[in-house]
Amino acid sequence: MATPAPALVLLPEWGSGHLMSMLESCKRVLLAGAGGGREFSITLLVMRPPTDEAGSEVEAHVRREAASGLDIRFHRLPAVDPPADAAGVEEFIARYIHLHAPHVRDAVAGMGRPVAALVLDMFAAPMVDVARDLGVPSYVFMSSTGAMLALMLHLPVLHDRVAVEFHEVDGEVDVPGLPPLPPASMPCPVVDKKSPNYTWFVRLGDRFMDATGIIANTADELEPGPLAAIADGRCVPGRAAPPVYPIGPVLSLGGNDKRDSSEPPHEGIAWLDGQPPASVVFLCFGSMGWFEAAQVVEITAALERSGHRFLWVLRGPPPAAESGTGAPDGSEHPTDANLDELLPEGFLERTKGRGMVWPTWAPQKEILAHPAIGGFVTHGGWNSTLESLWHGVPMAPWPLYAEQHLNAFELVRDMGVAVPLGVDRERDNFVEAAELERAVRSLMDDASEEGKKAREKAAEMKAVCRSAVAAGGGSSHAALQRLSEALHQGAALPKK
Ligand SMILES: COc1cc(-c2[o+]c3cc(O)cc([O-])c3cc2O[C@@H]2O[C@H](CO)[C@H](O)[C@H](O)[C@H]2O)cc(OC)c1O
Ligand SMILES: O=c1ccn([C@@H]2O[C@H](COP(=O)(O)OP(=O)(O)O)[C@@H](O)[C@H]2O)c(=O)[nH]1
Repeated sequence: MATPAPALVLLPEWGSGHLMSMLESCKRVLLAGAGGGREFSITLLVMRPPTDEAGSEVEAHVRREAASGLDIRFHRLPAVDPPADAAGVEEFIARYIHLHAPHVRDAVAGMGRPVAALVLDMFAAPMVDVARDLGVPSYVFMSSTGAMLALMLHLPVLHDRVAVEFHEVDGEVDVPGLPPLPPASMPCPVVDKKSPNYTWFVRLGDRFMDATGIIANTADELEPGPLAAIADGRCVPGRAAPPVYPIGPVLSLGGNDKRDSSEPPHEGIAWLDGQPPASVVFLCFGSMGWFEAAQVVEITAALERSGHRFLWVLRGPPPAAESGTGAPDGSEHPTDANLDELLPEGFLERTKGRGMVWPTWAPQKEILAHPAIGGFVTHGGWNSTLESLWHGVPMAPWPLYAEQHLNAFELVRDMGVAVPLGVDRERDNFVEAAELERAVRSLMDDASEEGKKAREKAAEMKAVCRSAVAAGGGSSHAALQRLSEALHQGAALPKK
């Protein structure tokens, strides 16, 4: 009897950005291996998400993927009780995932076939121990930037070197491979060293070092500085980091934005069809972004005064925002906006014809692909960023949560694909109307030198993204081949 194809056993965090980006990346491994005589199968370990809303989203992904025709199996892990005393979101996610360790162990041990990799979400990195005990390779999947990866690997070093809070540092923070980093650009989980979130991030970064490899949704040419710093051993002096396989950009599907060609276009797309090329600024803030009424007023003033055409995805507060009882994993999603309540009187009439406000989930990937889009005001989530770069759209990043302040810094200062937007981090990332108006003009005005540079760089990155994944010479394609070979070589039957 033929030996079954070695399994990639996936343990994603339940958030769509994490789960779909890991799954799409591993599907590429599956397809690349099949072309090179290296067959793999995928088994996705499904944790019961801590909220019903996340549970429904995961189930929708499972249903769709089960019907994809690829060799993807789903293994539901027994439910565990969420930690009741977690003080922060990242702590909650990491601890909740870690409580599944015995079940992950049992699932991998019982695979009944060689295991090529236990592929771990960044929050699941401590489970490299489970893989080691079973004698199978472990790979961390980094759904964020190479810069965030360099920072996380370097964090245990920074922890020993910098005794004070980062905002108390005199000057900038040195992260290998990045320009000197202003403390205000540090990611949310590390801004308060007394918080268990920080302690967890130091621990996660440390455990990344014990993985067999790291799969990253980025490309060598997109982030040469951080990726070279990791490969050269500059993040953890004296210790070689695991090999990093930058196989991106992998744009994950996942939202309900895949339209059948027989369906009529989305209203936003139909509206864009009537606009001149590169004339519309698109504003959209990820799966969790929303604004208080006072901020909405500033945005309306900026858009009115800028004179530019716009397509704005405006969401309302999540249901728990009023009561202050958010989801423990931080994944509370915004509601559909009540435009009559949120927008100042007369705004829609005054901007009629040149602007559209969309109050619910929008088909972002399709919008960014539209020739009428000339710029993107984005929260700077990494998936949104990759989608923007894939279509060569320059950005103005407005970071709101997670690692987005670091992403904004990298997009403006390192990659040069974005114009800066002054965000007041002390005031819940508030942006004044005048500042947003300035940034929108800079992004969209033909005469703006700053915007011209960002537009040129974004166009360059569009070409870079596409050639990176191209067969026959693309750097990400080559990384995928190296990864496939390493997985094939390393596959082992789990020890019992
Ligand atoms: C990447 O670094 C961080 C990511 C997160 C984080 O956590 C999270 C938890 C959930 O339960 C659901 C989510 O959707 C979710 C999303 C999320 O961050 C987003 O991840 C994307 C990658 O898939 C992308 O990097 C976006 O920029 C993120 O916004 C949280 C965190 O600390 C708070 C991180 O440092
Ligand atoms: O109205 C929306 C808002 C978001 N997205 C998609 O949701 C994902 C957001 O991921 P990202 O990493 O940018 O940010 P997160 O939401 O995880 O913070 C991207 O694929 C977007 O295209 C979308 O399609 N429509």
